Formats: sequence, structure tokens, C-alpha cells
Amino acid sequence: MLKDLVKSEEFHLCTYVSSEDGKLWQQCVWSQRGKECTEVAKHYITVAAKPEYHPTLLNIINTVVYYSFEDAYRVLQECKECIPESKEVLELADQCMKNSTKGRFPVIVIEGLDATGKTTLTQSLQEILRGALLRSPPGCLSQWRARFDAEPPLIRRAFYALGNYISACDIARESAKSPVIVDRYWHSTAAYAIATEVGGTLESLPSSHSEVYRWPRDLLTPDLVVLLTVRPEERARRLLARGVEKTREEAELEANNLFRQKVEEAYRRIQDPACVVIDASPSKEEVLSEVLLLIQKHCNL
Ligand SMILES: Nc1ncnc2c1ncn2[C@@H]1O[C@H](COP(=O)(O)OP(=O)(O)OP(=O)(O)O)[C@@H](O)[C@H]1O
Ligand SMILES: Nc1ccn([C@H]2C[C@H](O)[C@@H](COP(=O)(O)O)O2)c(=O)n1
Repeated sequence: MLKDLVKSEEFHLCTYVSSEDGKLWQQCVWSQRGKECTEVAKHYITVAAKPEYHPTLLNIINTVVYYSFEDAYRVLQECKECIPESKEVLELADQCMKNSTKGRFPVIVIEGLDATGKTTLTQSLQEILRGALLRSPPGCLSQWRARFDAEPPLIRRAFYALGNYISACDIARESAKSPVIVDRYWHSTAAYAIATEVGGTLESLPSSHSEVYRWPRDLLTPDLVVLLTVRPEERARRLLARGVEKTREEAELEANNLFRQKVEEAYRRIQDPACVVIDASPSKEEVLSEVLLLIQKHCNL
């Protein structure tokens, strides 16, 4: 490669000289043209303070985690030509009221990794509270989910973000009539997106007070968000017992324990509303009664 460079008509080269204490470096930029080599610039380089934000943060805000209806909407709008399904998703989004307001009944969101017991718990809660059971993304988007799952994160996550706003419309309507139980919502959208985007270990996650964990101002806020956590060995046992085909992301979660930890930690860091964390490893009955106590405490039910 260097041989090719030397053969080319003109190229730039940098040389570095360190100060005695190694804290300051002098960089000389040389330009070689034919046989002539001239110094064209001189810079001083020193170690800078650690940046306030980890560089991956720039790849998160409004590129994989969206904080307003408009930002997610705009992404799908720009995809209309190459992904025709976007038009139908946008039409559904157009029908939903922006800034949907909650009714007088409580809205309870159940979050957690796969096989932590969300379906089991949400169904029991629906029966006991005589409430409405909703999920995000809503059923009306199911037919396009696989299509958007195959797209790069920018587009895939915009689809899930819009799904939350469409679910918010249903939540607003139903919460005027009865308590509403929601299986996954914005915490899932943000936590999976952040954990996927951030490489490395748990330490690479944006710090707890980072703005990436803030709730979108225009999205209906639930009264209570419960995060179900399960010991890894119990979760593996449940997945195995269930024996259903795993999605690619689920398979990845299983293979990649670190990724699973990052998703869970991102869940825990999301604020306003923060999750109330429950150990869902005990029996179904025990988990249900613990969550019912929580609901009584937080939602005056
Ligand atoms: N508390 C519990 N104790 C033992 N088994 C449980 C408990 N809760 C759920 N299960 C079982 O674990 C399996 C996964 O539960 P469930 O389908 O409710 O999880 P999930 O979080 O909805 O999963 P996914 O997100 O992948 O759909 C099911 O076979 C269910 O019967
Ligand atoms: N509100 C939501 C719901 C789901 N997702 C994404 C996150 C995972 O990739 C996947 C998990 O869903 P499941 O397999 O449990 O149906 O879907 C999201 O981003 N936002």
C-alpha cells in the first residue's frame, strides 16, 4: 500500500515528535509532489479531557431512539419509495391523535426480556382488573413487522417508535373505560435499540443521567411500568419448555448474555417513568400477587 502511495503523484505524510514528558506532540504535515517534499502545516496535539458524551450517543438520539412522533414519522416518510409498506404504516399513524391523553383509569405497562412472563402476567391482570389488554406494536402493524425487522436500525426502530404512538391512541381510548394493561411499550423500544447500538460492555452504556433515557414528551405516559426480571437459568428453562421457534433477536439474546444484561440495564435507566423492578423468578401466583400489591400502591386500585 505504501508502495502505491509513493507512486502516486501527490500525497501527504505526517510525522510526530513528542515532548520530553510525552504530554505534547508536534505533528508536521508534509506534501510530497514528484521528488519535492515540503512541510505544509504544523500542529500541536495534546490529550483532551474525556468527552462528556460517549461517541455512540451521537448514533442513538434520533437515529435509533426517537423522542417525538414527528422524528419517527419523518424517517418512514423518506422510505416511502423503497419500502412501499411505509405508506400503510404512515396512514395508520395519521389516524392516531397526537398527544393522546389518558382517561381516568390507570395504565399499567409490563416490560421485560422474552420469556420473563409478560404474556402470562398481562392476561391474569386483565382478568382480575377487568381491564383492556393492549400491546405495542399493536395488532394492526403485525403484518409489516417482519418487513421492518429486516431493515437497518434507523428504519426498524422508527417503525417500533410509531407503533408506540399508535398504541397510545388505543390506550387513551380504553383508559376512559377501564384499567389498561400494556404488554411492552416505549421502554422496550428504547432499551433494545440502545443495547444494540452500544458495543462493548455494560460500562459503554450512556451514563444513568444521559438524555438518551428520557421519555418522549409527546407520548402518553403510563401510571406504572413494571419490569420483570428472571434469573438467567430460570429464563433459559422457560424458553426451553416453551419450545417455540426463536426470532433472530431472541436467539441473539440467548447467545449473548452481555447483550441481555445491556437491555436490562437500559430498561432500569429509563426515567420519568422509571420501571419498578420485580423478580419474576418465583411462581406465577407469587409474581401476580406482588404486582397486584404494586398496582394497589401506585394506582389507588
Ligand atoms: N412465574 C412463572 N413461573 C414459571 N413459569 C412461568 C412463569 N411465568 C411464565 N411462565 C412460563 O414461561 C414461559 C414464558 O412466559 P410468557 O410467554 O408469559 O413470557 P413472555 O415474557 O410473554 O415471553 P415473550 O416476550 O417471548 O412472548 C411460558 O411457558 C409460561 O407458562
Ligand atoms: N414496543 C416495542 C415492542 C417490541 N420491540 C422490539 C424489541 C425486540 O427487538 C422485539 C421484542 O418483541 P417480542 O419478540 O417480545 O414481540 O421487538 C420494540 O422495539 N418496541
